[in-house]
Amino acid sequence: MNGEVGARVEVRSISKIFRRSRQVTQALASVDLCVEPGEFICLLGPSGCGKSTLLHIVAGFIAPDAGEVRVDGIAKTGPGADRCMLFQAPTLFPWLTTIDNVLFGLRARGAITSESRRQAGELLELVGLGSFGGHYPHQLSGGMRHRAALARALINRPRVLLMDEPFAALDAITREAMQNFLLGLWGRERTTIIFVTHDVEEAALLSDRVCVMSGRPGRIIATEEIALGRPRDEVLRDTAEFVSLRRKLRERLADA
Ligand SMILES: Nc1ncnc2c1ncn2[C@@H]1O[C@H](COP(=O)(O)OP(=O)(O)OP(=O)(O)O)[C@@H](O)[C@H]1O
Repeated sequence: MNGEVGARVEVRSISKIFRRSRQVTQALASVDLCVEPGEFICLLGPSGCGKSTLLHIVAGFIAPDAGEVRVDGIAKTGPGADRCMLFQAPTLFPWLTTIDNVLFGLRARGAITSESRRQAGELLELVGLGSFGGHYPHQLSGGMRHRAALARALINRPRVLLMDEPFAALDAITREAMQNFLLGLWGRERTTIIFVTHDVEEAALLSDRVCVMSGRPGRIIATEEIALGRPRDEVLRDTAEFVSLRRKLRERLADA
């Protein structure tokens, strides 16, 4: 779709402290991370270790207290269409049809062209919702809503996708279908993906590299290259290699 591979993302010495009245929470302490163009990495860590905070900082939604984020070498201090974030709950506007949800960002930025509707239709085809453009979100299943949210993100032609436990609320079958769908899409587009998950198996199944974060304040304490071939299907999950990798990641997480 966009002809470009994903961007390089560098996180340099990022620290973040939240202050609410007298309560001070150090969420992140000097986090360093470099994600190569087109790489798929997972951030794995205990609850509350700052994974979402880190993703929000990369997205430019919140500012760090120290450190910086660079995308293709350019320092970023706010949100931009080069980075797109997807959340656990797909945030579609209930009063807009699926295609108008997809077009929302372009419309809001005044970037609609005569081509936009066709482009949105193509994206809906890509995510398997070609005949659902006129449906409203409540007329879609959970997985379909996720795919619609993905199409809405992709219309901005992001070079980096930031995914915050996007499939955690889905049932096992829909979740697996969405994981396969995402891998297929990533295989074609080679967008850089930073994916937050609690789930060791999901991390091993999806990513090129898993970065394990410590408990709060979060920092990256281990990096595991996932040297498994692709596609990673049902058969792979039962191999000794996969089982041992899963065990290793569990141990790393337990140490966190
Ligand atoms: N806006 C905020 N104001 C105050 N504290 C915050 C804010 N956002 C996050 N925190 C705190 O920062 C810490 C890290 O939160 P964060 O949501 O990044 O963790 P997480 O690893 O994504 O957690 P989980 O896996 O449970 O979703 C937590 O202690 C949280 O309470």
